Amino acid sequence: MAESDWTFDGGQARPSGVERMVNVQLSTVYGDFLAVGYLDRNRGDEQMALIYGVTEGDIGHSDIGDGGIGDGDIGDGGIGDGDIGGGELVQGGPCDGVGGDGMLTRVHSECLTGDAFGSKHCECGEQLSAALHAIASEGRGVLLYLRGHEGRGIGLLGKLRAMKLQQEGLDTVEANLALGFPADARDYEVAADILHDLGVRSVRLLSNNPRKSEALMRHGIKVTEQVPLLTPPRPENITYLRTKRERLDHHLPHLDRGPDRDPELAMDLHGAADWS
Ligand SMILES: Nc1nc2c(ncn2[C@@H]2O[C@H](COP(=O)(O)OP(=O)(O)OP(=O)(O)O)[C@@H](O)[C@H]2O)c(=O)[nH]1
Ligand SMILES: [Zn+2]
Repeated sequence: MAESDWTFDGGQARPSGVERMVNVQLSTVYGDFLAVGYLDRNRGDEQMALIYGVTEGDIGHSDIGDGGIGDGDIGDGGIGDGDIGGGELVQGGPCDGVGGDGMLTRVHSECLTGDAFGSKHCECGEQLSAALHAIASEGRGVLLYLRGHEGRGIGLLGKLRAMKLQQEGLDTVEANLALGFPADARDYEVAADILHDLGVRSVRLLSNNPRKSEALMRHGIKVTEQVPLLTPPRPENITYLRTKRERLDHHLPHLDRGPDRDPELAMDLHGAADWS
């Protein structure tokens, strides 16, 4: 088994659950990214990472299963070995992750209603947009769009049922529990495996959720900083956001303040929709 087929959780080596299948340039309204497609060997999910600041040429082969970024063995030419901002990848040395400050990274849970349809029930779509803006502004970074995380891991139908229960008065945690699901059923092993494959060992995580940081760290990804990804509360989602703060420990300090009273907040939005 090649070195790239292993990943490291808390110092323990285990077979990686992902296989890198394809790299392709992806121009977006936020900038030009490299899309890297993976197969989750365990669940069969197709997954994708969007990387800013590298080109397909920089990362070498898109052949498959045997290459991290820059030729790919873990510890051998990952993103962290390259000068991503300059588009030049130095191969062959030991991988130090992204170095001192960490790679600006968003690990985004799939949300069809928010990401694709602009639902106001949650803030996922605005966070996705803000994260891509932030990564492009920084000049480098990674976004993982995690399939299988829909509805905090309970699936689309589960989430729609949970939303219906919320319209009847339950909060988001109560709704999951009433349907027989845990409050949060997500697993981050596949995210850690993809980051390992890319040679990213250390991240500044765009997230308000400390449990997400803890989960990544349990899987061997060092989180050097949790970078807030705050969006303007709306009448439609304020209860939902307060529940996340009060019951799921999310850092959402802005919910009781407005941008006028907290001018720094607007900077945290990284291009999220205007306050209104
Ligand atoms: N079960 C359930 N899931 C929801 C609901 N609204 C949004 N989601 C899902 O929640 C997931 C996002 O999780 P959140 O808890 O909002 O945020 P997070 O990703 O943990 O934290 P951040 O990194 O700060 O965004 C997405 O997969 C959404 O589909 C809901 O009412 N019930
Ligand atoms: Zn959502």
